[in-house]
Amino acid sequence: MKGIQIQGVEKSFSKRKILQELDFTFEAHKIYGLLGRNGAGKSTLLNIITDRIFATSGQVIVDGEVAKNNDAALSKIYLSSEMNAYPASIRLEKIFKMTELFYGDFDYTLANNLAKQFDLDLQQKFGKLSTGYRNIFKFIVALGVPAEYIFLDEPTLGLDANHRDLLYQSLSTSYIERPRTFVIATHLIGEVASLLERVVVIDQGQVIINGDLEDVLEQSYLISGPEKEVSEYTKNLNVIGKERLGKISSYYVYGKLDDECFLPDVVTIEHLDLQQLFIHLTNPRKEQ
Ligand SMILES: Nc1ncnc2c1ncn2[C@@H]1O[C@H](COP(=O)(O)OP(=O)(O)OP(=O)(O)O)[C@@H](O)[C@H]1O
Repeated sequence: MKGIQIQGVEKSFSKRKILQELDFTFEAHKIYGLLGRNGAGKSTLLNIITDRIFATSGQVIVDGEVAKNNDAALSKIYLSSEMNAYPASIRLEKIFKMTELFYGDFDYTLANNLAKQFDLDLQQKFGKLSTGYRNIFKFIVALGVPAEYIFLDEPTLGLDANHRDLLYQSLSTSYIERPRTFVIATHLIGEVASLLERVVVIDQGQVIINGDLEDVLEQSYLISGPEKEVSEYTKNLNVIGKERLGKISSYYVYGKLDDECFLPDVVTIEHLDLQQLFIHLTNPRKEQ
């Protein structure tokens, strides 16, 4: 089976459980957003998938093969993260060559084009790059490797708005030209949302959403109006948050609406965007 299956993966550091029995699949040829609040366990999960750290229990299956200690399976995965630190004195061009030694056929044409677009001089040494350019460079490397599953852990850290825009466009173009799986762990939900096909949200060590972005947003609602009518209309719904401004109450709902329930004229229903949904799903203070 194509894709990366996470089977019963748990991770504890000392006695603290960070990930609790995760069971889900990253399907092949999709762009995923991996979302979670600070400390939710996103990087931990990515490090387990790529065998950089071990799960306390469970396993990762890549295209039907157990990934642990399996070079063939692991060569299909590439993780670009804070941990990819190259020696300071190495020139960027040389890093492309080093990457090719590990991963095979590096896409020099794409990497050179991207370097031009980002105005990055490949004769420079890695240690001389600014924080933003280090991350731009790592992104270019990630797009150049032939791996089928590319994990990008906060790829836009330190990038200015123009460069973030260029990064999203480059990723989208590269994906169209050579479909593969991208998993982007990011906090810039509003910016990345238009790129995503699927979304995985981790909260309190568990996957609380895993679905097509369109389907997820289709069942995310903001229901507003006078408190009495709104609370009556939503009484059987999955309310994930509430706000009150003067006489208007706003209830955030995730899930199906009740078609049988009468909708008073004074109550309005709108869809949420991904960032609003995320904030309310992962906010421990549900009522304000
Ligand atoms: N090597 C480690 N030893 C002990 N605790 C760790 C270790 N690595 C991560 N943790 C803890 O695991 C939790 C999850 O960390 P992780 O970096 O995976 O979260 P994250 O979702 O990527 O967060 P952020 O968005 O803030 O980068 C945090 O509480 C972190 O302190």
